[in-house]
Parts: sequence; structure tokens; C-alpha cells
Amino acid sequence: MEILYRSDEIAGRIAAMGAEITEYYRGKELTLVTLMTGGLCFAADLARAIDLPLWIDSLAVASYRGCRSTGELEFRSMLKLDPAGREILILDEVLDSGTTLKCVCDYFGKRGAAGVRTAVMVEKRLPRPNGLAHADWTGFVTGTRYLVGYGLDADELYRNLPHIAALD
Ligand SMILES: O=P(O)(O)OC[C@H]1O[C@H](OP(=O)(O)OP(=O)(O)O)[C@H](O)[C@@H]1O
Ligand code: HPA
Repeated sequence: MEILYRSDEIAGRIAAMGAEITEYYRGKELTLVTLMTGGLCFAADLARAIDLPLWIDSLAVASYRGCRSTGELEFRSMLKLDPAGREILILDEVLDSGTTLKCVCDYFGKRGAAGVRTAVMVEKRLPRPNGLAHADWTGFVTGTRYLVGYGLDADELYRNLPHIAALD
């Protein structure tokens, strides 16, 4: 396993993203939606770096079996808040094929959200013909290796590592 992003580097990017998001949404009412399970560390840190009153909700979705995307998104929980009319910022730890974030953005659009934006900790550098091309806010842009730590898992293991590492 090779550490790619140390916890202090992650904290630095979180502070910068939090400041940008605060400025972008100043004067608006913002609702964060965390995609569980992977987004939990990112959301816990980023929410505390945003200096605005926030609504916070979550959605459990999954599309990976082991280290492979099935290409289909399974919704495993429901929202608590009605997204209609809300400015939604979806938080997830990684943008890989982009399937997850594209499906979830479409879902919020259909549910009548006033605005839908995305923030991820890591965006992989690859074409995403069938997925969301880019997140609106990104912590790090990285290669295509399989990552673990800071919420990222391999078969549900390693999510609690404080850094982000390549598994191979
Ligand atoms: O861009 P994509 O190729 O769609 O991959 C990104 C998604 O994959 C992982 O979720 P997973 O389905 O493994 O569920 P998890 O959050 O419970 O780990 C990760 O948490 C993202 O939500
Ligand atoms: O690189 C990854 N690691 C863990 N989970 C993931 N889900 C999509 N890509 C990844």
C-alpha cells in the first residue's frame, strides 16, 4: 500500500474547499447530502469547514462489488428532507466512473432541487463518457489506481485510515 495523500494534506484541501464553498453559497440556504458509506469522513470534515448554517442529510447508495463497478446504482436508504426547492451540494469521497454522481444528480433534478452541485475529495483522471465528467469542487486529482482510506474501502475494509493510499 502506498500513501498518496497524508492526513495533513487532506486537512489543507478541506480548509480551502470549505472557504470556497462558503463564499459560493453565502446568502443562500445550503443542504449537504452525504453519499454513504464512503462519503462519511469527507462530509464530517467538510461540513465543519463551511461557515454557513447548513441542513445535512444523507443517502446510502452503492454500485461497487469488491473493487469493480456494477454500472448500476442501488439506493439503500431514503432522504429525511424533501429536496424540492433546495440548493443541494452532494458530497462523496471519490469520482471514478462518475456513474454514482451522475445518477444522484439526475435524481435530485427530478425531485425538484433548485440547484445541484457536487464536491469530492478525489477525482480520478480518466474519461467519463457515461458519468459525471467533473465535480464542482475537488480536493485532489489523481491517477486510476484503486484507493483506500478516508472513507474509501476495499470490501468494507480500510475506511478508517486517516490518509488516502493506493491499494496495489
Ligand atoms: O464514480 P463511481 O465509479 O460511481 O464510483 C464512486 C462511488 O463508488 C463508491 O461507492 P460504493 O458503491 O463502493 O459504495 P460505498 O460508498 O458504500 O463504498 C464511492 O463511495 C462512490 O460513491
Ligand atoms: O478507488 C476506489 N476505491 C474505493 N472505492 C471506490 N469506488 C470507486 N472507486 C474507488
